[in-house]
Amino acid sequence: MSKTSLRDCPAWRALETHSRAVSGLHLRQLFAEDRARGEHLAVEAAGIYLDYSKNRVTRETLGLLVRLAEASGLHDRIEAMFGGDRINVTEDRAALHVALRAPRDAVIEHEGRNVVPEVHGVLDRMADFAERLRDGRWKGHTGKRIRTVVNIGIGGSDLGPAMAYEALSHYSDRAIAFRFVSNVDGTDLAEALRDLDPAETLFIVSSKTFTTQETMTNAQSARAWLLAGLQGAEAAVARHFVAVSTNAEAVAGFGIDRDNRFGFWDWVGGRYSLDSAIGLSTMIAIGPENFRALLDGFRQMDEHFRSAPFARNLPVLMGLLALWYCDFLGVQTIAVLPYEQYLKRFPAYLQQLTMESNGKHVTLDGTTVDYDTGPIYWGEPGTNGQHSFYQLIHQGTRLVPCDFIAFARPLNPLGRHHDMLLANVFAQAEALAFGKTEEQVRGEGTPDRLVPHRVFEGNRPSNMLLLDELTPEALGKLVALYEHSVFTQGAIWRIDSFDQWGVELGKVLARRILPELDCAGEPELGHDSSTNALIRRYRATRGAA
Ligand SMILES: O=P(O)(O)OC[C@H]1O[C@H](O)[C@H](O)[C@@H](O)[C@@H]1O
Repeated sequence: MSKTSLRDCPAWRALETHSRAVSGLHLRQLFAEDRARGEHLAVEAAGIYLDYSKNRVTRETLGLLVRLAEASGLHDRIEAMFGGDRINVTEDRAALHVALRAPRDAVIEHEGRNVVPEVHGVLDRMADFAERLRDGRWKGHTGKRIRTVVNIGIGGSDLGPAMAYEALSHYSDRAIAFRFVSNVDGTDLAEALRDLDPAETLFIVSSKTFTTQETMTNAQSARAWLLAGLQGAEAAVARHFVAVSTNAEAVAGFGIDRDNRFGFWDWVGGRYSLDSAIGLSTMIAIGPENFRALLDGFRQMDEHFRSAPFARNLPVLMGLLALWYCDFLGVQTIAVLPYEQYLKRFPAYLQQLTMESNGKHVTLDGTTVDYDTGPIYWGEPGTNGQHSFYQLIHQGTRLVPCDFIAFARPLNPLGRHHDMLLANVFAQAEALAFGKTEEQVRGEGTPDRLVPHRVFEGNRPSNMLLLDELTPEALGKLVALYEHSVFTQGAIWRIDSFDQWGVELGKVLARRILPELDCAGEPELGHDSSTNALIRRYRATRGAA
């Protein structure tokens, strides 16, 4: 990797100059100059139609961005990822999640060994377990069928399963209910268990490391709840607890049968693990066949990402556009707005994927960056957001590029609901891009004093992702699309998109503070006066209750 700053790279400099030249351009003008812009700046691949014409770009911008990707060695970085190289340099690990969705006969080597047979070995065990649970062959300790599955996990061991369960609940036969517990706040577990019968409940303890404080605490409390409900029968644990983890020893230490552990590998990052055994709850909900369709969707996007020329490559284009706004147009945030109720947890899932991956301030060799990385991703499903925060996107002082996600066919056809939904998403993108001029507002007979308030300056960018229908396969494609968009951005920024050192310090300090909450003496001198005062106040208030 080159030692010179990315900002000194000719392609970056060219983009800087170019960004000044295009800063005065309006989407109205760009569309007027190219009557078919909406068709020219659109690409369809792997069943996803991406209309990126409503972005503040010209053909020159796109050419320069592609040049930047090429100059940044993106091709080689992609090959390094697919080749199992240790691209997660700070943890000295590969990031080989693409192997999780490889077909049975594929060969993907890690440290000289083909990992695909192992991946399918675990998938087959998951499928067998899921089927037994779904058809009632798997019984609880007292001989009853399992009616509720509770996934206990946090971060990547929660957000993926929780999002995928919601996203694909149309494909679940609903014979088994699902709950997801992540927060160490006791309310999360208490509310999840409130109306459950321990004899009919199965816990999946999902944790890559099996050391995460929140998950281990919730798992221990769940175990105590189960034993209390089943008259302390220790043997019940084997029928009511399974684990998904890379840490076989810790799983055994918890008392979970080794046959009930579904493993994965250190080359799967937490936020890239939804398609590993971490997806066990998803597989139980939708069945193994649908889960395999989900994996196939991922695989189709992987192949597209690896083989398509950058200028027609969905994840590369989306990554480059995000980078363009972030580094050249001063954008801080990107909104993800799915017009599909089943995707209501998708923005939350993407927050970890995007921000834990690219929220970094040093390059792979430890140099502090002198450009912006990782924009903030956030969002809510449409149309709800329209009646809430869209005001700021339309008329505020900040530029917020939007990713709209919509499906042509509804899963729950109901009167004209779907036409209305789609009319709204198309209208939002149109309104953001073209706005409403002062002249138009006046032409409507608006009183003078209200004219400025009713003007929409427009020129607010968006992508439109249009898919046929929300199927397991489509979800796999969408997730992989964002995974590779994040990868594209990280590769150009030269950062490690696969580590997450930023979460460590808080964990360490919490471990130090926890015992201090219980002692009577002064809090440790090592804290600052604010932390000490908070500890004292907490002790006093808690004690007074
Ligand atoms: O799966 P686990 O080992 O329990 O980790 C759960 C989560 O916690 C960590 O602190 C990381 O921030 C996440 O990337 C990870 O997904």
